[in-house]
Amino acid sequence: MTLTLSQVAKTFPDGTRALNPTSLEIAEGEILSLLGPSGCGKTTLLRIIAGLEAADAGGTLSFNGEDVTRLPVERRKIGMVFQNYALFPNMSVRGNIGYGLKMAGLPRAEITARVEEVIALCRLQPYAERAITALSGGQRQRVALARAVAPRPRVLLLDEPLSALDAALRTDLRDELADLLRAVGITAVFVTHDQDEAMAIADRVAVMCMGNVLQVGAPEALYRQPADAFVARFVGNAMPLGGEIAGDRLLLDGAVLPLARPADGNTAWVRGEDIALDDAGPLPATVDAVTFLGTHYRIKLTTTGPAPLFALHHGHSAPRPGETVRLSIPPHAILTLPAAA
Ligand SMILES: Nc1ncnc2c1ncn2[C@@H]1O[C@H](COP(=O)(O)OP(=O)(O)OP(=O)(O)O)[C@@H](O)[C@H]1O
Repeated sequence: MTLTLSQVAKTFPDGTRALNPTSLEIAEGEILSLLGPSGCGKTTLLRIIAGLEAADAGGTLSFNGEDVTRLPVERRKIGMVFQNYALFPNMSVRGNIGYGLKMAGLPRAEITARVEEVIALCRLQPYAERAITALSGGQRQRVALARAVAPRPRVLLLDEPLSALDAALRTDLRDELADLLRAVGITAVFVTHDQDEAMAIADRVAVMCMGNVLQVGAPEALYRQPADAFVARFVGNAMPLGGEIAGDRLLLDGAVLPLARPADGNTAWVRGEDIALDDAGPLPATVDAVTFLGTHYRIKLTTTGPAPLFALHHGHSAPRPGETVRLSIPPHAILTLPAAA
């Protein structure tokens, strides 16, 4: 199912403009993540797709070319997975998964067959008769997904489905969720404020800020060619270098860094993985703090720039706080971007 949004906007009755006119196309079987900080409008957009919120006049939403803008939620044939899963605790796994099919009045044999099919797809066979209260967080997540896809919805909407889990489990389950969504093969829209989650699960990510979709693209494209400084900060934690761009050089207080190409009028940004400790490097810095993180050190550095830089250092040892070091940044790793709006 292809999902098309054309100039969809939302102003709440109190005047809050939660979503500016937004146009997006989500391809059949594609998993799109809406990524952005709290309050940027991602839940509002998801609720408009669901039919839980009406879009402002002028916008249209269509499923495979059929205009569903005015269709009520119960007739849109969508599946939803919420933060807290909203499972029925006193029902078995099978009971939860079959619930929507029973409500839809499907024949018993058809319900049984579909429930078994979805149980197998979501690898829930060992737990089919268990009560929800006897399942782990990850197993509950799979049941919620199985229940949502059992009635064969046209699109699956997921609202921060991993946020109720602790950090270690979240990492395991985001990979599992990515696998399951692809196994189910459904068009899906996934809301998160966690960049790692968005990148791990989605085919494409829509980065949102203050009611606007700033950029839509595959995770690698967003990381390598962010459209502006907000996207670069939000996807991959780019940090401002300050200074002034003059043609193909970045002029900093006390250092000149070469750029890959001329970029006048822009601002310069760098990511932690691209900053190297290098005795022959052009940029002097003072070490403020060093954190050992197993695979690498995170080194907080002060330069003449507007904000501290955090370098990810993969060496076997690191300088100590208070030491003066020199840094180099390869020209292609200096992002030259329009300042955020
Ligand atoms: N019913 C409402 N009435 C007025 N304003 C609302 C309403 N619902 C949401 N808003 C406002 O609209 C804006 C977008 O909210 P939304 O819930 O879509 O953001 P979000 O990106 O999903 O944030 P979060 O990650 O915190 O859920 C916010 O400023 C919010 O306060």
